[in-house]
Amino acid sequence: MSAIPALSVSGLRAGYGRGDDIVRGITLDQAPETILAVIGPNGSGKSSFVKTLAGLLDIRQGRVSVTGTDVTSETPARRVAAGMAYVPQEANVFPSLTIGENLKLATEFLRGRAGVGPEQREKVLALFPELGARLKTRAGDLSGGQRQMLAFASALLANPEVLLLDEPSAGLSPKIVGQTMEAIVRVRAAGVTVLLVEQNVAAALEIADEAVVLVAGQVSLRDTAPAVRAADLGDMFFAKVA
Ligand SMILES: Nc1ncnc2c1ncn2[C@@H]1O[C@H](COP(=O)(O)OP(=O)(O)OP(=O)(O)O)[C@@H](O)[C@H]1O
Repeated sequence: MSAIPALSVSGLRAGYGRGDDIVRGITLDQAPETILAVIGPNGSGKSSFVKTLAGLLDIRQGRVSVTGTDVTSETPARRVAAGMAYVPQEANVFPSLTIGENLKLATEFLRGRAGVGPEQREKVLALFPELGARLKTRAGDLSGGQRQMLAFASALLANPEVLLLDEPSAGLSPKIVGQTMEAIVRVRAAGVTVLLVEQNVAAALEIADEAVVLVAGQVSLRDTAPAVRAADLGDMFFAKVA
């Protein structure tokens, strides 16, 4: 691994309200410009983990850093300013606004973040040419796959080091899942580090460099994507955890 991980998480614990911890002591480093897939059974805490990284769930214990900057106590907005962008699973675009308006709004609150502006907009539109051709189309009129591209593009306008994606394939047809995964590969090629939470294990492992398997809020396996593909995930996904 190069000197500074793009994302560094240590001893992370988080939960909802007064409930038990859902994220139960996650530690991991992610090298720059890689795709790390986060997979695991339903309810294992994948979405909660990524929400905690984005600052939407209070950290009870542990630390999170982005390219060496500690963001543990930062608000979600300041995490974006520090280089971490997040695409939630749902409600990730404004359906009544056009593509152009969505992209404009995405940068509205980003003044001060280096590398945000017309040049970044050009770079992002070059990654998603189908968006640039349809700037006046309402986001609500886009297909599921196109909407996902718009959500990625909006997040990338912040010029992030790390892009957090929560189940981008949810609800998409197999063909569109493939196109979405290809788009994620283009994002990595553009120099962005991607943490990809996915239910679609096969699709995620196809494009990931490494993967972690979360079970009951803990890392039960961390390895290269091919090694995780070869592992007996059934045992891990369905084992009873105390
Ligand atoms: N808003 C919430 N309030 C309280 N508990 C929640 C909330 N959201 C999730 N949980 C609980 O946290 C646990 C983990 O859920 P989470 O959605 O993070 O898992 P997941 O691995 O992403 O699951 P899935 O693959 O089904 O989306 C579950 O027990 C769930 O009931």
